Amino acid sequence: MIRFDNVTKTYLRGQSPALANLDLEFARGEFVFLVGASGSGKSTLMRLVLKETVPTTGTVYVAGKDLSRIQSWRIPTLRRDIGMVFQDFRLLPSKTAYQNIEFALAVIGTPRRVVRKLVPEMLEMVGLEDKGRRLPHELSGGEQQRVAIARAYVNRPSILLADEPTGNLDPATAQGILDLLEQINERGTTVVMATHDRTAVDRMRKRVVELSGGHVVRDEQAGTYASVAPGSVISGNLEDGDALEPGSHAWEQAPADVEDEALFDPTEGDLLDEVEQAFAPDDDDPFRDPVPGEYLTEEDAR
Ligand SMILES: Nc1ncnc2c1ncn2[C@@H]1O[C@H](COP(=O)(O)OP(=O)(O)OP(=O)(O)O)[C@@H](O)[C@H]1O
Repeated sequence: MIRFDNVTKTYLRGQSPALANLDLEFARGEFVFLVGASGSGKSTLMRLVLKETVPTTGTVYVAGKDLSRIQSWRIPTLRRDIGMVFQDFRLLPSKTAYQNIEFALAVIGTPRRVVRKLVPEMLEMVGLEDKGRRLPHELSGGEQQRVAIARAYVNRPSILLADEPTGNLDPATAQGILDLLEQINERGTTVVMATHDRTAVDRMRKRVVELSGGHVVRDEQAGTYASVAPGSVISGNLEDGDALEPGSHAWEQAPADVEDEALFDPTEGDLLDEVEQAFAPDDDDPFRDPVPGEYLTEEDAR
């Protein structure tokens, strides 16, 4: 699903690499924790998957595609199949919970009838069916993260990248978020989560990949947070020089396949047909050309 083939990423000349000679593979359907001290390269790894930054040397493959061979105008199409969740939620502040989720569907021209069906289903999945009308500031941190997860998942991405999604939450709330990510993973989405949350990693017993200085120093199935050096937990932000473009995140670009079972009630055959039609033509190819008019403006989406 995701493969790094001898990948080195050096942001600035003379600086030591953020990732060095990385050989790593995440299989379809895996749940992987990325751990490691601040600055060890976790966010860089995720940004490479989204093609928000490019390797200095080496090759990144997503769904069998060499990302270096994808032309820039096709990148939004790549990102449609990758959901992204952040520590700071990144909801649209002037839109309600419902509208934040709706937006991810509307930007790819999903029919209104389908949107009206899917958004309430998503709100229900994340346990916020009665809070769809709330603005982000009227929700708790945990609730905002649930909306962000619903938005990242509503288009059924093959991959969900979560960068410290529980970093701003108390342990009980964090647990709820992890349960949700596990549920999404059980429905077939590959989940890669960068975290400093020792409790979560130790409890969930998933694959653990530990980075140190841009190298993989540990890769364990059913691993623990264990060997991360005490005192290394500092939440970091991206530095200048390679800033993210506004509108470059997967959820802003909007998503993906809906052909497999998961969230959809198998009895809802007509709805599934309609969803599939909405994403036609040739939706099998995640890097297909955008269809004219495929991307609606935010105004259209209302
Ligand atoms: N845009 C950038 N320009 C220059 N250097 C950068 C940039 N982004 C990251 N780095 C450097 O690359 C290294 C890896 O950073 P990265 O953000 O991937 O680490 P991280 O493991 O995600 O850290 P944290 O846990 O604090 O989020 C660090 O030394 C960092 O300073």
